[in-house]
Amino acid sequence: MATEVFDADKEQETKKNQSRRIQSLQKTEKDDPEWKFFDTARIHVQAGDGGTGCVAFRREKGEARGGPNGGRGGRGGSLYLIADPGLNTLMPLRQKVHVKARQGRNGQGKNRDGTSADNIYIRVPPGTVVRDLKTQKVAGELREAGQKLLVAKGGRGGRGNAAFMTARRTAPKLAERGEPGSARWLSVELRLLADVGFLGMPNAGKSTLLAAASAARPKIANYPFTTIVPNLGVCDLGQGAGLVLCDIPGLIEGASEGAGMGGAFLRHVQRCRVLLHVVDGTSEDPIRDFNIINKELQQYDEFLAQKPQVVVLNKIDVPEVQERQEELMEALRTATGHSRVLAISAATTERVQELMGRLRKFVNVQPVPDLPVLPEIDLSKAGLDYDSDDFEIQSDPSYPGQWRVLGEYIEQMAKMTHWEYPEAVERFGRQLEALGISAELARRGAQDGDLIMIDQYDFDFSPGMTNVYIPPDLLEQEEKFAKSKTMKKEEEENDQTSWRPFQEGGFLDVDVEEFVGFGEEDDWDLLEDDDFDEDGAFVYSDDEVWTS
Ligand SMILES: Nc1nc2c(ncn2[C@@H]2O[C@H](COP(=O)(O)OP(=O)(O)OP(=O)(O)O)[C@@H](O)[C@H]2O)c(=O)[nH]1
Ligand SMILES: [Mg+2]
Repeated sequence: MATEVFDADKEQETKKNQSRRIQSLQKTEKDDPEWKFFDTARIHVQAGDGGTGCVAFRREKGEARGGPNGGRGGRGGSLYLIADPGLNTLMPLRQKVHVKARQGRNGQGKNRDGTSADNIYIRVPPGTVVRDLKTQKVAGELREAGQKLLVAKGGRGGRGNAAFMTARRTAPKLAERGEPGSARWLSVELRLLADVGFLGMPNAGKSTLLAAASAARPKIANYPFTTIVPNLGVCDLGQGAGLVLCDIPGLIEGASEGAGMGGAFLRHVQRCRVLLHVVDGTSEDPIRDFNIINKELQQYDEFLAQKPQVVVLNKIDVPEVQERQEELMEALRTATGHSRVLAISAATTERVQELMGRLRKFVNVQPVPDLPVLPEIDLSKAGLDYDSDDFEIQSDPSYPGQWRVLGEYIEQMAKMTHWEYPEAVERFGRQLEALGISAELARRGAQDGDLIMIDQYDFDFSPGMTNVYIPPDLLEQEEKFAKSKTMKKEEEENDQTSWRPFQEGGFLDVDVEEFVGFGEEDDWDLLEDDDFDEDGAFVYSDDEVWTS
């Protein structure tokens, strides 16, 4: 079947593509010794950034600047893997390594929020296990058709200035940038889906049995470890009934300690419902072989060792084996503790069909195995979702006066800050205080004017004050603007725009009173060039409708 697909592809491919593909396959094989045995792929997923929040103001008759109405940026696209039974290899993933979702659109004036970007779904065959490449931790497994796994979360859109409106601060000139989308390398692996996994000593006749029972043509030779790639074969039992067989190579003495190749393969047969243990009747001591393999299995993987086994004594066409067949069968039944023992000859196919029929029935009554629970990590979180606002402060004695602050939350906040808006900078300063970073820096001996580095941003340390990086002319403007607004003194004193860490509900939940006075109906407008005449004077247009 695999060859058919390959031939069809081949016709369509240009020679150039073909050689490129072969080259890349060769490269992958070399880079990753596991590749040639399993279907694996590495992909880089990059979710879209959130759109930027907008700073805009309403137009008001007789006054150039009305209330803030900058909308929120849209959410960036997320990336999912989705199980599609129509696929049976990870080949497509190896051809497109980088997958990227789009950014959310920016917010606009008139409280128009930017549209969110579409999510992207990457199709993978059922049985695909997803790991974070860096940590090799399992993020999840896609088993059933349509099952989805979020692997990179799109960034949240930044809030527009309308969201920062308070009773006192009626004209906030700040907005957030969108949250950057998550990005990571994934290692994706397809677990083989077989009903029956073969195991046994090298040379026991596993490959011969696979060939006898199915159309698979594995390598067969009279020396140990002929099979180094797991071979799958389907035994056709007629009327649509089939049995998927897997010839597992390399389960040998020492495999659980890493000798041979046993260790690397076995996790791929964890889904087999039944193990078929092939015992070589021509071996000096078949019972000893049988016990060695089971001991190996036990040490390697208890989960596999608990699977029900069917045991066959192979090579009964050989006269010496025939001679002691009864004795060996009896000993095997004793060793196994059950009666699922059969004598066959893979070479002459004697009783192979009977074996397959029995296996089919036996497999049918086995429950679909629950795979062992692998330790899972959660890839569905964006930076701001992490429960921890922990931070770490690093300093190097050879660079006095320089401090690096590390922390998922504060770094993400730094990325979302619009540094060109002084108020946004000020807000970031308050976050440093709220998280206790300023206090901790002071405690560690940071002095006024020290260099503080967060992510790619540098600041001067100025505890209790807003950032000194604000250009003085901007500060002046700010001050004038603030003074021009009539402000109640007590309100001014209460000016503690409380910032709470996100997990306490601070990021998204905007105090209701911050929206006071602005309904859904937007009867204001942004100023545009044609709102002014040649002399720059404001022109009223007729179609302006006032409702309040
Ligand atoms: N006479 C006889 N020889 C057999 C029988 N089954 C397998 N053989 C021979 O035993 C040798 C090993 O067979 P394979 O099928 O390659 O054994 P294997 O278990 O796959 O061995 P590895 O892949 O090395 O682990 C070959 O020479 C086969 O021809 C059998 O039923 N009777
Ligand atoms: Mg073999």
